[in-house]
Amino acid sequence: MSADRQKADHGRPMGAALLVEGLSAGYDTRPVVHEVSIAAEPGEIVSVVGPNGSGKSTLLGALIGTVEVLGGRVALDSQDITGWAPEDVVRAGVGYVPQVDDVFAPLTVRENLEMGGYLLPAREVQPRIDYVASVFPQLAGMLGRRAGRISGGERKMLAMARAMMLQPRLFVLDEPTANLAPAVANELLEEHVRGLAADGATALIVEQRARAVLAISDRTYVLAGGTLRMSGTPAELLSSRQFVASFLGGSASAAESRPDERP
Ligand SMILES: Nc1ncnc2c1ncn2[C@@H]1O[C@H](COP(=O)(O)OP(=O)(O)OP(=O)(O)O)[C@@H](O)[C@H]1O
Repeated sequence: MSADRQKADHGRPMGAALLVEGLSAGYDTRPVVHEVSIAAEPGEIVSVVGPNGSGKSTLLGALIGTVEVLGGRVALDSQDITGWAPEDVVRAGVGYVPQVDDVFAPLTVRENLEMGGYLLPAREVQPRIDYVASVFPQLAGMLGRRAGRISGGERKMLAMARAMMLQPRLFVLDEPTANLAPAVANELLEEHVRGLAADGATALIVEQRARAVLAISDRTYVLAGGTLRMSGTPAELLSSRQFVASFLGGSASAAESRPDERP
């Protein structure tokens, strides 16, 4: 953790442990995600990878209360939060960064951050903005600019900063690098998602850029057709021929040489 972050931080809570057991979820009682179990220890970065339509966003939606849970349970530390409403999940310490509609485009960067801090006492909002601006220095110089007029990478940083306003113990990120140029995507993952964990928070991240997210993950789960197919450390998955062939689109060395290619 940088000295700046340590100095700016007051009483940051520890990252939460996430336990998902046998979770089924879907739409209109039709399951899309089937009996998925995943775990993240405090401070870990845990990723879920898988092809389009495999149920990644549905899984996250079930965790954060926007998709119906049809079975199983979700616990944050020892607290059962299964099926809680989104605002209660936020109060429990979960910060969600959606794939789309991640910021309010007509509002300024500052107004977006203020909205992110809506549960804070008024006197704590500005110090918290100062803190997140120290974490995302690019945003510090554009607080008065409309969110709709900043770049895609800056916009995703703003979405993360907005979630950070309430000091979540668990960040849930839905494909944060979608539509970002490869270099920007790598910076976001390597610097900012890693930074969340370096700050003590736990992160659950869904990505299609399997290779890039493996590089920052403590453990990765592979979802296909709504069910978990594999899980392991990045080293374990990269040594699996099945994983490389099915989810990285070729040999491990070929995947390494095409770092920006999606599976
Ligand atoms: N609101 C919804 N109502 C009904 N079905 C939905 C809804 N949202 C998603 N689905 C269906 O659920 C399945 C899984 O979609 P989901 O978005 O969870 O996958 P994903 O892995 O996140 O895909 P992507 O990588 O493209 O975002 C798909 O068949 C999709 O059509």
